[in-house]
Amino acid sequence: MWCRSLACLFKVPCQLSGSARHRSPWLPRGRGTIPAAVARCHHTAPESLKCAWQLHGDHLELRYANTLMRFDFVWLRDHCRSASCYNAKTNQRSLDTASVDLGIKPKAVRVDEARPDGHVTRYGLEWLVKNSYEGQKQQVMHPRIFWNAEIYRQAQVPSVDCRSFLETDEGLKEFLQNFLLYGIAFVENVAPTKEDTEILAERISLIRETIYGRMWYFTSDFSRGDTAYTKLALDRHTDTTYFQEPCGIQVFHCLKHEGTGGRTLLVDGFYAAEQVLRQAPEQFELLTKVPLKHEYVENVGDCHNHMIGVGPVLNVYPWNNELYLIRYNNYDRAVINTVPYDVVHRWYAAHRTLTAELRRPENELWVKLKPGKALFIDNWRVLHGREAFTGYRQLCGCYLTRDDVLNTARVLGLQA
Ligand SMILES: C[N+](C)(C)CCCC[C@H](N)C(=O)O
Ligand SMILES: O=C(O)CCC(=O)C(=O)O
Ligand SMILES: [Fe+2]
Repeated sequence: MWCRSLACLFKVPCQLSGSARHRSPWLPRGRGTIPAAVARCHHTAPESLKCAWQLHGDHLELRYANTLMRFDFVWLRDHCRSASCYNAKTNQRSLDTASVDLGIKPKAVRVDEARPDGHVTRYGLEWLVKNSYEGQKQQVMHPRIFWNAEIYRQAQVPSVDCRSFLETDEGLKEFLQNFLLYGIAFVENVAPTKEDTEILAERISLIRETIYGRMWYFTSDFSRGDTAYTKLALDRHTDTTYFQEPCGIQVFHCLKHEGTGGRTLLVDGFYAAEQVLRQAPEQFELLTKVPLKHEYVENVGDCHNHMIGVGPVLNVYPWNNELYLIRYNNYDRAVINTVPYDVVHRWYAAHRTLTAELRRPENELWVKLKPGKALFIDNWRVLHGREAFTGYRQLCGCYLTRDDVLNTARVLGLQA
């Protein structure tokens, strides 16, 4: 109904690309245009959709849909969607932003009742709310359900059947929706081979090849210089913390286990971090600010590797404080030499608070992986570990590139 738009008239020097198109169909002092300085308008619309704006010296203030927004003039010019500034076929900017005068200012502003008709620096009001800083601040990028063992069990998240996952969009979508909400998801009735696990992985993403290979197979033979290749217990952790960009998703499929123990532990790192934020916001903040190194040094057989990744334990989007990555691996954490002594002490206290939350028994979800049931873990969110075991145990799996999993989800219409 209220597809109104805001139009800004910029005086663009003629030598700029597409400048002529920026001569608006309405002229600065023409009829129907409110001179910029007086700038204010109201319409008979539902209260929440009333629009008011004011042009200040260095920004435009707009109130719409219960949101007070402030727009920088260069930002406005930069986001012009006219044909000469933006290619709607490729969804790419054509405007050379570096050629915009940093002192640019609209000569006039007005609100139109019509839909944007593809010319001038005109923005749908809904588009502005959605894309303004203030609008983004009110939203989450990734809708999620943080969980402890009880919450996860109560939710009774179903495993998706392998055939439906591979052959139908609905099956795939259901799987991805579970994965996005909880950071873990299972596929059932998978043939227990490495090849079949690879087919699953390729359904949602590209496989991320690493120093461990593309599809890996592992057992307790210490073929690599890492505790994963033993029978020992592994406390909760995320993997590849020693990469500048830790692997996004980890896939596990247990192909065989003749013995005892070996259950898998899963803990929602964001649930734990959220508890830290509630109890001790200053500790949460420290964990988001202090950069640390994680390191993988391997010299076993022919394998010689030295990886270093740098970043804080908790990573949040700065505009809304939303968590997007937890880097937590006490085995692989390197010498701390990036933090002065007084900060380091406070950091240890904060790390302790987080660890206590991660270790609460009620936050632990224990599952026994069995042949046929593949587990996908969001390695940026959910920590995994394992119980010590006896006997022969063989796991296969791979890492996935995160962007490509999210890409698949978005193409299916999910918010990711
Ligand atoms: C999964 N796979 C067995 C291939 C590798 C294990 C890597 C273990 C390493 N400590 C880390 O946490 O990153
Ligand atoms: O053996 C397991 O269940 C998991 C080991 C592990 O943490 C890993 O491979 O990343
Ligand atoms: Fe691991």
